[in-house]
Amino acid sequence: MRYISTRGQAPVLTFEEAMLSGLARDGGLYVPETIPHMSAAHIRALHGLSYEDTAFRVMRPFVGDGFTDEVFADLIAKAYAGFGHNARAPLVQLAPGHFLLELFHGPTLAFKDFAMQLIGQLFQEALERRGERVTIVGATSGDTGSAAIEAFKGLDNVDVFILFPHGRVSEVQRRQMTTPTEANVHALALDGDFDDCQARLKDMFNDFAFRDGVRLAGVNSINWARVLAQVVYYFSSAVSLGAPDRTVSFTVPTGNFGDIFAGYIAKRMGLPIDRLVVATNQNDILHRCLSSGDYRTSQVHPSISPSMDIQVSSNFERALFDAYSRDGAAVAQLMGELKAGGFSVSQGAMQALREHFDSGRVSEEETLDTILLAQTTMGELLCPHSAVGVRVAEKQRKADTPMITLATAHPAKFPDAVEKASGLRPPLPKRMADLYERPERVTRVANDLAALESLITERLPK
Ligand SMILES: Cc1ncc(COP(=O)(O)O)c(C=O)c1O
Ligand SMILES: N[C@@H](CCOP(=O)(O)O)C(=O)O
Repeated sequence: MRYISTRGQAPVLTFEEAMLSGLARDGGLYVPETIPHMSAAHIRALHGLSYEDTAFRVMRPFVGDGFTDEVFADLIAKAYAGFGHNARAPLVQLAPGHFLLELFHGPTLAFKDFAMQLIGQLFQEALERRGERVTIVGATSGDTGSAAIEAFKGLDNVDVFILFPHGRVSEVQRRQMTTPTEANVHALALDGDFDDCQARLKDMFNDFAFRDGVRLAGVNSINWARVLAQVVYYFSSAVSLGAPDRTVSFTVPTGNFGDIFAGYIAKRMGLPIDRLVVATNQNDILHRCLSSGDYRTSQVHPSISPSMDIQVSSNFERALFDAYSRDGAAVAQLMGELKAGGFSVSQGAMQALREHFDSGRVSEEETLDTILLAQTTMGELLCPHSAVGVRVAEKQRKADTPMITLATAHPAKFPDAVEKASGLRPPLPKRMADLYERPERVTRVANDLAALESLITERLPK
């Protein structure tokens, strides 16, 4: 399996090379050259398998020879051993025809653990075999950072620097990033929003002297391995509702478009998915684009679902690449226009996107109402991001197709918003009960590329 860049000008890589590289050297994102197909019989054969066995079968064709079957299966087993639910991604019924896929039973209580725990294992194995060391820099609106720190803390061959927007993550999210004591972990609070954090990260990848000097690696959904690991739960949940003999739809609380893009890959592989519904908060660039064809950035407005406070949605580039018939030059031109504020998607490309994606936007008030309603009438305490998903799903689902909404984080990560909505303050799990007492270690940083690069270089072991 070979990986190509969405901008068409970067070297073609293997899975392992693409995983260790992060952003392609032409500024694009790596995608598989072809999408492996799973026949109906193969999908049917997933019935009754463990999450780990399903993960192996779904991901194996993408991974190539870098990892043997035995090693890959062992790394998957290690990745999910620490999850707090035997099913890993349990499905609960909210209402007739509406199901919630709980993706928050991993160590940091958000869906990011599904991919991050696995790529922590894959990085470790690949780096030890190669005798290499990397510097991971991540940008986070709250959940990717804590998941990355949890997966990479204390490893000998990795240093982890996480950029998060100062004052714009929940207290639990911040403490998850600032309280680990391992020397290879560096939490950096940037004066700006998540888009600034992600832009500086991409700038670092595009500064080849810095990139090669520190051996930069990325674990945001820039990294194809992140997207791949998230494809698995689309299969496990759809199969448990009867796929391939029953078609399902998904609603996905969306910010950087990584999670829903994983659903699109599952569909391209042959999973019978009818609609993939993008659910956004008031930072609604994706909903505006899917409604009007105009992808135009605007100011980020802080919300009670802060992990989705994003206006430059990185993985949308991967969807555009397919919508523009894999024309890298066309995508490079659109991304150039984005630097100047935005672009219009062509009619043909809009038609291609609308074949798969619908969208909806949820206000702050509607998010709070939905948390209360789901708690009182459905018996489920939702985090604000999951509430955005449930609200959109309730509006858009059809009677004849089951809808699965992704519950992307545990309500205890956002206790203030959940309490405001429902009067209930969800407690943290016992293993995290002393989170508020642990000392914090964080460096405040300016939104300045040169200063960030110097800080990272100075902090690396000599
Ligand atoms: C809790 C939560 N929900 C939803 C999202 C949006 O996911 P994506 O960025 O993959 O669209 C994020 C951030 O990624 C998140 O942390
Ligand atoms: N919501 C994310 C933003 C980064 O997304 P990623 O999937 O590209 O890592 C977060 O919680 O950090």
